[in-house]
Amino acid sequence: MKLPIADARTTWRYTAGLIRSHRRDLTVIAALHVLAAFAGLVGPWLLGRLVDDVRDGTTAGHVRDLVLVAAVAILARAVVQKVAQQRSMAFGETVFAAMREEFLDTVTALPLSTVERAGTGDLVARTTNDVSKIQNAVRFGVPQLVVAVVTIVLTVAACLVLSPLVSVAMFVGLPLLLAVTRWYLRRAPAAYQSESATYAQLNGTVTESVEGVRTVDALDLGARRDGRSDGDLADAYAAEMRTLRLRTVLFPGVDLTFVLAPVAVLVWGGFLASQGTVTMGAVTAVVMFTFQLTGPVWNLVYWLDEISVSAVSLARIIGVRLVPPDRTASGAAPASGDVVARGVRYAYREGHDVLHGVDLDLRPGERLAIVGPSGAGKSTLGRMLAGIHPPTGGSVTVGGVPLVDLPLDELRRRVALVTQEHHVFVGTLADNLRLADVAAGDERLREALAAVDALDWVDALPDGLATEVGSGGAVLTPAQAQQLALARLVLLDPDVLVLDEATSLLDPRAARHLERSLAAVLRGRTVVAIAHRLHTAHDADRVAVVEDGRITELGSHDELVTAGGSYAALWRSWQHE
Ligand SMILES: Nc1ncnc2c1ncn2[C@@H]1O[C@H](COP(=O)(O)OP(=O)(O)OP(=O)(O)O)[C@@H](O)[C@H]1O
Repeated sequence: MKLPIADARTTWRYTAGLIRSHRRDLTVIAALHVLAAFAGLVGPWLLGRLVDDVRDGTTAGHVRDLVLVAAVAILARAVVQKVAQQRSMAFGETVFAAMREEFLDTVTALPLSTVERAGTGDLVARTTNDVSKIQNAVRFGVPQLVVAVVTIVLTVAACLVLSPLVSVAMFVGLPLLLAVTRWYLRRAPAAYQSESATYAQLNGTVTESVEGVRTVDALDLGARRDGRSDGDLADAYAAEMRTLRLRTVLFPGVDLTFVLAPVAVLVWGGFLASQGTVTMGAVTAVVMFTFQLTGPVWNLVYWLDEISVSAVSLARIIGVRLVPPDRTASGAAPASGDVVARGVRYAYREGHDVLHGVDLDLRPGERLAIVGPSGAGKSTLGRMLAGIHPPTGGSVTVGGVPLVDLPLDELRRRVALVTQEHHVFVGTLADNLRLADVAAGDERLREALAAVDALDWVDALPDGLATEVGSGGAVLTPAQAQQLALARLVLLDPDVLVLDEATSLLDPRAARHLERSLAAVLRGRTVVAIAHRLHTAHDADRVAVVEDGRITELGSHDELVTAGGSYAALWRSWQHE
């Protein structure tokens, strides 16, 4: 499954909304740029007058006055332009910061199932490549576009006021300019979209190789992974070449119009002046104006190109917002802490149920062990009981309210899933702990660490709780990382814990130590343990046997052994091992 990409209408609606919500800022910026553009018109206009006045005979004093006025206009333009640019930049930063925050909120609220199915590569590409493309467009593109449009409109208007007859020649390159830009803009979005997609693919492959580096090493997959990256690189190269070819038509085409326009004005204006129809001053001014148009027209084309590239990125970013939520908080409050599963079904792929209608009532405070053969659906059931995914059929409720109807923070205070995967985030130890409770003071953090027997090693670190950990920081052992995760659970304080392979990968010495830490966390809570060692089942209050997506036996260890079913067989064979 791929993450969605917004269509042109949705992207435009989003952009229009953005413009509307910043209407006032944009108006002020546009007004300042209009002022600067007006000041920019003064120079060529005065030059035209100067030519006519000199030809007609004038005084040195008059020339000096005109030059003085031109100098003041240039100075005024520089000042206004600086203010306008400062405001534009500040505006760009504000809009971009808001967009980035909104995007981050969207990404962190994505349903886990969507992230798992879509893979991380695409999401990483959207948060990096696409966001930086947008950043450029919002920071510089939008203000530059405003400047370009305002300057072009005012300059053309000034030419027409000065001499419509001479000015017609400046449009000689317009059909070519329009044709080339149109040709380009029609092809650009699709080409840039496929370019972005190839980068997402490359990102995915590289991320996967890095994340799975141990497997790559163990199975000697290096050459194969390299081959795959090479293939992705070749695709990205081909996509880059396609967009480059588009630009090799656009840029020379636009350049040609820039040469054509002033030459045409000069020839046509010269002819008219020789006939005495217009003055030399008017021709000079229009030629100057035409030259002056080159910069803004280039900017317009350049930023239209950049903006069409970033429109693709924007569509990919807005696309993330289109992922439907897998849960909606209904506002209902659970009447009790009882977790009940009724007729629970789940399919990772449509039509392929791995759970076929599971019923289970968790008794408050009990220890329930789930056992069964590999692939029977134990982990899937654990994820349902922890509200990680909404079931595709049936329901899991707490106090009568479906788990997926609870806001996430409330859900996590009710049920939490503990796996062997414990990511240590970049930041301090305290930051890592406060993920569970942002408001917790240092004393609470220390209590939580003490509860899981981790305070000693934390205190032995040079900076204690303020020690930087995660990638680039102090390296924690797997057992320490797991204790950190357990301390987070103490802070989170959920009523129900679902343990899935929580200690299975650790070496036995660490596991024993961790089991003590774990015991401290489990005290007073309802615990569902997906059991890989049967002694966990032996010590539990009840055991549920899952086979082929169904609970086939449920009862205490002794009851199930007496009943002589699958569990009894498992227990016997385990004892003989
Ligand atoms: N992310 C997934 N996408 C598709 N199928 C999956 C996914 N996770 C699990 N399955 C499939 O669902 C079925 C149940 O898997 P599950 O992991 O729940 O079983 P399990 O009893 O916990 O197995 P084990 O003891 O080996 O962990 C298996 O057939 C498995 O291949």
